[in-house]
Amino acid sequence: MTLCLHNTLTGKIELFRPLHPDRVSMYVCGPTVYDRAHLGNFRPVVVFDVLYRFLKKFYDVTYVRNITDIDDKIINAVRTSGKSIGVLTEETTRFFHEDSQSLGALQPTIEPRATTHIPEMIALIKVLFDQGLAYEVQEHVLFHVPNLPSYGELSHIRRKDMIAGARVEVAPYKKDPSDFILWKPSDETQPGWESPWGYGRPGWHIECSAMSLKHLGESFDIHAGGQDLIFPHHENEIAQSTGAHGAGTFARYWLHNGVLTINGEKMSKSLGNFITLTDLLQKARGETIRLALLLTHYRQPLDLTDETLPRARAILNRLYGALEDFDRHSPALSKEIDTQVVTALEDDLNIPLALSRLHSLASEIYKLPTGSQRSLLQHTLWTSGEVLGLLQSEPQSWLQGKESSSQELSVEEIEEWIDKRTAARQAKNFIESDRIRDMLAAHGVLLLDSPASTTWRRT
Ligand SMILES: Nc1ncnc2c1ncn2[C@@H]1O[C@H](COP(=O)(O)OP(=O)(O)OP(=O)(O)O)[C@@H](O)[C@H]1O
Ligand SMILES: [Zn+2]
Repeated sequence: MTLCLHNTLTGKIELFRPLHPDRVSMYVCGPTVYDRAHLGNFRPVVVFDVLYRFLKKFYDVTYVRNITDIDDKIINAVRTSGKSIGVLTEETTRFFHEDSQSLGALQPTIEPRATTHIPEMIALIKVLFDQGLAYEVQEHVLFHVPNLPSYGELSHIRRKDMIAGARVEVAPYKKDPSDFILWKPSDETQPGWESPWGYGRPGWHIECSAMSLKHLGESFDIHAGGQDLIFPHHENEIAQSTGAHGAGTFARYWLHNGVLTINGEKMSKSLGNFITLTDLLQKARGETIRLALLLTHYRQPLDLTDETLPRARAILNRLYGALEDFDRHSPALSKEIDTQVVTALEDDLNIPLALSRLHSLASEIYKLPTGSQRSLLQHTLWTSGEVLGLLQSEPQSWLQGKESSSQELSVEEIEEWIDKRTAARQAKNFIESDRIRDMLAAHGVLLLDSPASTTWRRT
């Protein structure tokens, strides 16, 4: 395979060559488990699930995604929820697993939890002391950034600008404003572990450096996460890991998904503009939401609007419609993924292009009568859908299944859309008018055109 991936480290699309010809190691930063994850948190889950599925077709893949179960956000949530940290993190982890499963995401090969890797973190911090990169002050251990000249190679932010841009007040004990925490003290009300620097807990960044080292070694192939993690989290991970093991170690390809925005603003817990998956699953099936997260190229921002889910639903209806008479148990005529789908994914995971190829395959299937040619294409559509984590439900049950959002469009909304469609038709913008018709159909609203007017009924 000739997979090309955009590497944040170089800012270029590069040919992917794993360290071992037949194995790939990949680490994705996982959730901090203190609350229900929001839809934005699932963009990396779904995007890198496609990467995992695709790589698995060609390589033996070890996919590690951590669970951050010790963090100040968790400690604060424990205080407000009244639950113990164990109960809170376990419950949140379970929700995360359920939600990921409903989006059709495969379980990673290994899912390490931070709290079971404290000795590894302590050992790594000791190495940083040996390398002259860490210091202890007022029970805190900090990484001394000026001692690592390569710092900033991922985010390409100059140290001067980082300091100027720092929003938080710089703690007085820091030797340099850009130094960051490796270990900090805990009081008796906070979770903590004994360490050479007293009773305390790790900083967030050291968690990922220690867990990736334990499960993937000093050097591995891919490290991924959301773009919001490039600085400081990933920059600091690089500083710790290369600081301990030498330049040229650690992750070789850095992949970052664009953020999910809502009305142009990053969806995030701190801004309060988030939608949980649980809420969204009341309106749409997991597969529809999965597709909605894949409709935009993974590096671009993805803006969630009222049209996103209906559009995803209409696409799935069309694709499943082409599989309506498909017998997945029939002797396989083809187990191959469509070559154009492979080519699209090889091009920095161009999932929207792969989807448009699935659309064309469906169009060809619709034109064919029952027979071996039709079955062959249906097989190709089905196996190609699988690499995107789509089209694996029974087509009949998908097509008969209802999504409750069809109830959601009010009469006023429907009429507003019909007016927009009429205007589009008058402007001869048939792409737009068809899109509105398909979107309404996905909402269970059927349009009936007559020369004089358009009427509608719910299906
Ligand atoms: N709006 C978003 N769009 C895409 N990815 C996101 C978004 N928000 C978070 N992520 C990603 O989700 C993963 C988990 O992030 P993290 O646990 O830091 O989120 P969080 O604690 O919910 O923070 P917040 O919601 O305040 O950003 C990371 O890979 C992060 O990049
Ligand atoms: Zn991380």
